[in-house]
Amino acid sequence: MANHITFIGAGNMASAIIGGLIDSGFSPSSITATSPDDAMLAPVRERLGIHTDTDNNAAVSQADVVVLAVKPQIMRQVCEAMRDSVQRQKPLIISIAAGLDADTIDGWLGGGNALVRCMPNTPSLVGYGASGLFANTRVSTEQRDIATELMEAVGIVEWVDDEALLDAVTAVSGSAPAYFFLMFEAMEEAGVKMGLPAATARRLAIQTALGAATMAKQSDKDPATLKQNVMSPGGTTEQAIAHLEDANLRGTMEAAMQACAKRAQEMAKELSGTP
Ligand SMILES: NC(=O)C1=CN([C@@H]2O[C@H](COP(=O)(O)OP(=O)(O)OC[C@H]3O[C@@H](n4cnc5c(N)ncnc54)[C@H](OP(=O)(O)O)[C@@H]3O)[C@@H](O)[C@H]2O)C=CC1
Ligand SMILES: O=C(O)[C@@H]1CCC=N1
Repeated sequence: MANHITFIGAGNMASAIIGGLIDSGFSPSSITATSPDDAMLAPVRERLGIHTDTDNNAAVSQADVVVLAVKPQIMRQVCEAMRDSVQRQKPLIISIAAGLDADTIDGWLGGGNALVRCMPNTPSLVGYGASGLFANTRVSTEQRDIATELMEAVGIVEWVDDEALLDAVTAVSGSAPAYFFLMFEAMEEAGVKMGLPAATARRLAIQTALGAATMAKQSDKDPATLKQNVMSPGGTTEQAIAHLEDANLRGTMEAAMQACAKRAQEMAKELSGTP
């Protein structure tokens, strides 16, 4: 495992991973998170007991793993400002930014870096993360194991050999918690229209999703069979499913996920300066 991990950026995704790491037994004293604004860091420091720093270069100089967790739009400026300390320290770099490819980030950091691209998701906070990982050719077997161990501490890990597939991972898991939260909103709103108190509808919808996900994960039956098992012939569920199929839920999901992946590709072009 890594001796010291520095997170550059302490926002939503970094906090989720850090929280999950600590819950899984990783020592807070081995983690540093940075932000230019100490007021942003104070709650993370107090809640999680980790080190914090407003100076990215100082934080890099103590780390054997550096997780880049700033918005893609400021990644270039952040990386270029850390270039010298990264070149001196040569840590394993793990970028969680959507879109930005490994070579681009490596170039901003001066080149020659062992770099893993990771697409995590926010359920990492509660140990149910799902991360896709890609390693550049400089990543050693030991560093690959470190990246796996780190992200497995907060959920499941799938490695991809083709970097372009990380855009599909973004569509399937990185952005996907939001799809389910939207579904919860919609089910709560519909439940309320049908007379249920909002809190009751929300609780039932969320527990049902948890139950369905747990069943799908544990069962040897595929999702289509599990769905069929709920659909009594001539009963209620087949009416609901017929509506969803008629409304082209599958096509809508595919279009949404294609739009997600396409945006990752656009961001890569816009931010790397590739025409
Ligand atoms: N949110 C998600 O579900 C997922 C996000 N990602 C990726 O994670 C990355 C972070 O996203 P997210 O956590 O949502 O974004 P946030 O805006 O929540 O976090 C980014 C953090 O970086 C801080 N920051 C800004 N400038 C610097 C700097 N110079 N040095 C250090 N920190 C700085 C920001 O501080 P301040 O607010 O003070 O500007 C902010 O706290 C993105 O690249 C995104 O693509 C990947 C998968 C899922
Ligand atoms: O919406 C975004 O761009 C980030 C990346 C994946 C999830 N959130």
